[in-house]
Amino acid sequence: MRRGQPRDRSREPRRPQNVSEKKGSGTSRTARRESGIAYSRSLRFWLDPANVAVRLQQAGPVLRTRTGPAVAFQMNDPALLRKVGSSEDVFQFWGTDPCLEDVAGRGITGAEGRAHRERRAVMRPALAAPRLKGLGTSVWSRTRHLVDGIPSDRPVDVRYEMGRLAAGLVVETVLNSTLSPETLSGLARSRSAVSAGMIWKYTLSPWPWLPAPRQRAFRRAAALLDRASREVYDNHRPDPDGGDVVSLLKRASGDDRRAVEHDLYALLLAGIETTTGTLAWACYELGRHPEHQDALRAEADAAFGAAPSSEGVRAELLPRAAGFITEVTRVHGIPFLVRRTRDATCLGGQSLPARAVVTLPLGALRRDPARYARPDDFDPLRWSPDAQPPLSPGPVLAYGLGPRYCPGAAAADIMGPVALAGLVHARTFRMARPGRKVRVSLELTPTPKGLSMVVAPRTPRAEGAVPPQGPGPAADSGAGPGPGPQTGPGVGSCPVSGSGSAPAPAPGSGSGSDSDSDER
Ligand code: HEM
Repeated sequence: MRRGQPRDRSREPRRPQNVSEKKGSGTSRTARRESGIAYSRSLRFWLDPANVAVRLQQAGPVLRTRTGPAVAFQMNDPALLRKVGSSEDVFQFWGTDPCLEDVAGRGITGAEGRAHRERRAVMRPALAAPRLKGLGTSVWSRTRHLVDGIPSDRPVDVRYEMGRLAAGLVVETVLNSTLSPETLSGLARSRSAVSAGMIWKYTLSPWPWLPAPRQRAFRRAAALLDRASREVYDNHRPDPDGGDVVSLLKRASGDDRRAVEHDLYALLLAGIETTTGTLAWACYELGRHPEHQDALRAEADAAFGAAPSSEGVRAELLPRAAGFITEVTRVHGIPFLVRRTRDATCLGGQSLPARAVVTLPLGALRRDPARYARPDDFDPLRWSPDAQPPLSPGPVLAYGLGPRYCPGAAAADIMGPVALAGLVHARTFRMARPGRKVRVSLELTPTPKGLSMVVAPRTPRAEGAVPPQGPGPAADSGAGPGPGPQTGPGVGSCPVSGSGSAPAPAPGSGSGSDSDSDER
């Protein structure tokens, strides 16, 4: 919710105290909040499973929320959430919204229906897991190269440094191309102008007004992405067999260079945004948990040695790093996806007008105490293969669902753990100002604002440090797949009231609809 906007509190659902306690987590609301993070009010709303639980009890599976002129419908019920994410003919993907035409409207994010499916089909073979066998090795070596550029003698802005790293990895390892160091830095610097600008525009649509300075920054950032897509096209080095993603796009587009650039634009926009957020939050958690940092370093040493060869770097050798990244996504990932109704429709007993914003609260569901023990604690060991009962990452919906399921998911599954291993193998991450709260910006992927860390050369491994492999049974592993809110989706008779009032529906990222073969 934007500051200064009045809220009709009388229509808010009353929230019982400690809803999570009722569901058996045994933690108080105060304890449940991350102590080192200052969330904005709207983000707190999106991350709070109590909101979903209360709404399910008091307002039903679909809740009408309102802030000022912004009306949205939140899917409280996971089954309905999946339905919305899978029905693109009814619920329009944000990338195709006219208010975002100048950024997300390019390439696959802006395409719909058959055109979208065809474009996805062109990319799919290049981004599928079997094709990505060599990706780990190139991510490792590019991480080691890019990490050399991070100053070690003074505190650094982690969000910026991880933005540079993320841009370099996406361009060099996924797109087989290069960008000048200046362009990489520019992309890292301007990422949040695009990301936050998209939230503003979408929320305020059909009056996508932005304050003048924000509008200028947004336009400059979009123009830079455009230039970067052209550079990526020009500097592209095809794989010998021509099976890499840019080669496939070029072949499928014939002489239409602009069509390829538009897809590159979409891949850069989505890939850099999400990878930056994941790596920046991973650094934050490394700083807060030196014991996990030591264990990750030991795992990387054991997998690749003190002076790793450039051969055979595989994410499967890094289960601890993979669990760490999954936990980063669970705790800090995209808090909600958004869609818009195309026409008036009826869902969960609620009438939804045409062009209504529909929100899918992933962040709250990822903190469901019925599924995750101590859901606000950052505990990567809950994802240990030895945890009892084992937890499946599926319900985290890290990569969305339906036809918009992330096409870069298989690459990201390699990139995240291997880049993390490369970072801790080379450097030690410490908070520059321990105890200082980190603010979280509301962007497509929220990132830690002003996170300042010292990224020094790694300290030698202490004798008797944490053993390299096998995190062992997680003492506080997740409680196993719990039921979560269980109201069925039931498309009841309309209209039904049961609306409350809640913070503004600031959009998160996009979502997906009917099933795509990429979907897991
Ligand atoms: C940690 C890494 C990543 C995460 C958590 C992530 C997450 C997501 C999610 C949740 C969506 C769906 C959004 C929605 O339905 O509203 C999505 C879509 C997308 N992602 Fe990713 N992603 C990641 C990495 C990447 C990478 C590396 C690339 C490309 C190089 C990429 C390219 C895309 C594109 C182009 C879409 C839009 C798909 C479409 O419109 O059909 N992502 N991603």
